Amino acid sequence: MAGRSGEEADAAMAGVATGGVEDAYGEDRATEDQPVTPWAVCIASGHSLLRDPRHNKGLSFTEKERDAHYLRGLLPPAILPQELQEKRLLQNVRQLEVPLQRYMFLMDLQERNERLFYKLMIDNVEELLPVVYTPTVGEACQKYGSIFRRSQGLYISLKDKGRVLEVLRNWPEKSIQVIVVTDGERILGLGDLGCQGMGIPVGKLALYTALGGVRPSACLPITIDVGTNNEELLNDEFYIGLRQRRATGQEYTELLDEFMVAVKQNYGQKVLVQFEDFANHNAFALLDKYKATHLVFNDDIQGTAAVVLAGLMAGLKFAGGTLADHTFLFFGAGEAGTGIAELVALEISMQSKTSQEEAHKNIWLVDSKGLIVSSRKDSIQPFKKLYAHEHEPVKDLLSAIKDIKPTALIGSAGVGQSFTKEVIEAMSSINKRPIILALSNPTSKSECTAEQAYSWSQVGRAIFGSGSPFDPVKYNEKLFIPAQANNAYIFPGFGLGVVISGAIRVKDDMVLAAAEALAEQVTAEHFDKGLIYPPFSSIRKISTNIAARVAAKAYDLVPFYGELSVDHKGVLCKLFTLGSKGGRQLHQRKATSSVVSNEQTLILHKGPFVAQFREGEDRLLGLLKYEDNRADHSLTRAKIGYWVS
Ligand SMILES: NC(=O)C1=CN([C@@H]2O[C@H](COP(=O)(O)OP(=O)(O)OC[C@H]3O[C@@H](n4cnc5c(N)ncnc54)[C@H](OP(=O)(O)O)[C@@H]3O)[C@@H](O)[C@H]2O)C=CC1
Ligand SMILES: CC(=O)C(=O)O
Ligand SMILES: [Mg+2]
Repeated sequence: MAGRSGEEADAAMAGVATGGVEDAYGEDRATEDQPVTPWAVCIASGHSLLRDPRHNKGLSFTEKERDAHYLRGLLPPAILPQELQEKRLLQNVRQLEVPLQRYMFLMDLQERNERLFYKLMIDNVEELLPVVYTPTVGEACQKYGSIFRRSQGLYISLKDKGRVLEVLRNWPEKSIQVIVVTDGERILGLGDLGCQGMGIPVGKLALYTALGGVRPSACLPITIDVGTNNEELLNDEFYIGLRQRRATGQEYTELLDEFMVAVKQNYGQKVLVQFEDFANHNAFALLDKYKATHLVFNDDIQGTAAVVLAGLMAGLKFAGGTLADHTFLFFGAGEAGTGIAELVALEISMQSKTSQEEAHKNIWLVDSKGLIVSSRKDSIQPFKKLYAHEHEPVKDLLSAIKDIKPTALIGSAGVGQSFTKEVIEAMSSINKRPIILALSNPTSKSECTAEQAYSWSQVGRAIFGSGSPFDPVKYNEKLFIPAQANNAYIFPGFGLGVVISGAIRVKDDMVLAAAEALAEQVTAEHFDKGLIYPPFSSIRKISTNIAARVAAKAYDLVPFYGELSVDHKGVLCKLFTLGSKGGRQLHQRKATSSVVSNEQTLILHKGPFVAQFREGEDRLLGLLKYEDNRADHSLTRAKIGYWVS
């Protein structure tokens, strides 16, 4: 070891190669000049390297790399730069006319050459998003068993009860930052697809990387298989999941609980768990239960809420008025519908300084049994009760529109073609610019098409957005570009912001911050074209701005940054807010023994002491265990770690 720097020696001891630039994940340390040597780190070489999607570069391996990694002869002699490979692949995808074939082509590429897959996605996001994501991913999930090739993601089934941690440890990557998990019970608007819902976490996480820039190795797609009630799948010989009806009650709860505990145990408290496409009878309860103990986010409830609120805010920015001037009618009162309603009410109450109850008065919901009114209060799920206003029972949407006279109609019932000509005409007779959002996915479940929204609202008066994409529509010589109101605008940037901030809880204010950041990126030029979101072509920039805002908000919400100074006179404790605007000092305390302050519950025990700070019940506590072993008691400082009780 003579002649080595301490750092090199440490690296050698840890079994990693020196040289090159090591990134935050401990990957990418090698350079072309200083390749990782097989005896320093166990990496694939030769034939195995070509089969390893994370490192395979296909024909782009240089001469030097081919020598260093034992690839000579395993590849044809030509060296193609990545750009040329990308061009070739794009031509290949375009030749495939069947969307499902395109999906399979792209999934194969992801499993073969991950970097090339993401380069292709990033450079052609508007064209390829509908393949990897809605609508095609819906069909892929329906046929997942038949098209199954190489397994993607991690499956945790009822059979793994008692061994979930063990299963998690089989996943090859250790530095996980985002998990997207489903139990497959409400896949888009297609219902219960059981274990075949895996296409959704895989697709969402592909977007985390392509749209948000989170590294693929930090993303973990998980499907929890508790069975399925889908008879067709249970009778399908190619079905990939447990062939049993769904577990419910205690059996379900215990598996989910074991999973959530294992996630924290294996990856720590800073891993973001995104719940996706759970049925609403579990989704609300899971979010409610784990938001107090884990870093969790429900994309269907919170992500959708943020994207719709952003669209509304952007629309108002150009059309004038405030949210409180509007009357909202939701067709569909589940995760998406009530999630949006709640966030809109929160924003209204903040803008107009009224209570949320007051804000709820302008929000009406329709579910499968009709308008939600006070006489139904005893028979509806808790998340609908806030909207059960005084009104006669109304059975159908058209009558509800005529009665309520909404300015905005927001569909998330998963019922295709439910915004009929009469519905859109009624909205247009009440409003000069009716807001019509057809959020249901995939395209077959969309409440109406873009063309219908524009043509039935005469001279294209509708401000329209849809969950799945529609092509631009030419109407009366004017080109309308329909907005895609999809949570894909939010979750990649939101998740990135959460993980870079090191937050350990998701707060509503962070979701609001994401919505504001998205809305701010809509320009008058976009709005003139009919868009209430900026185009997906700039999604990387959009996501970055959202992430920055969310991370800043996370810091704003952390109440304390603490500094302890110890000298012979005693202990000086200073508390600061950590806000993005530089923070301000909250407290300065001198103590020689325990201190308790009621203003902000500051507890300071002496030697070796613990400082503990609390602000409100669900807020952060700062905790420091300090071992004072310095004889002279000269000034010693320490930062306080964060933790939530
Ligand atoms: N664009 C986007 O970003 C997103 C889109 N979505 C889409 O929204 C749809 C719904 O998702 P989600 O809210 O999670 O699902 P839920 O199952 O939680 O909610 C569906 C709601 O629709 C109601 N409904 C069902 N049938 C009818 C009907 N015939 N008439 C009126 N209401 C009806 C249900 O009524 P009841 O309560 O009585 O059963 C329920 O309130 C899906 O298609 C999904 O793909 C979801 C998330 C994001
Ligand atoms: C977009 C989405 O999350 C959904 O349709 O469920
Ligand atoms: Mg979803």
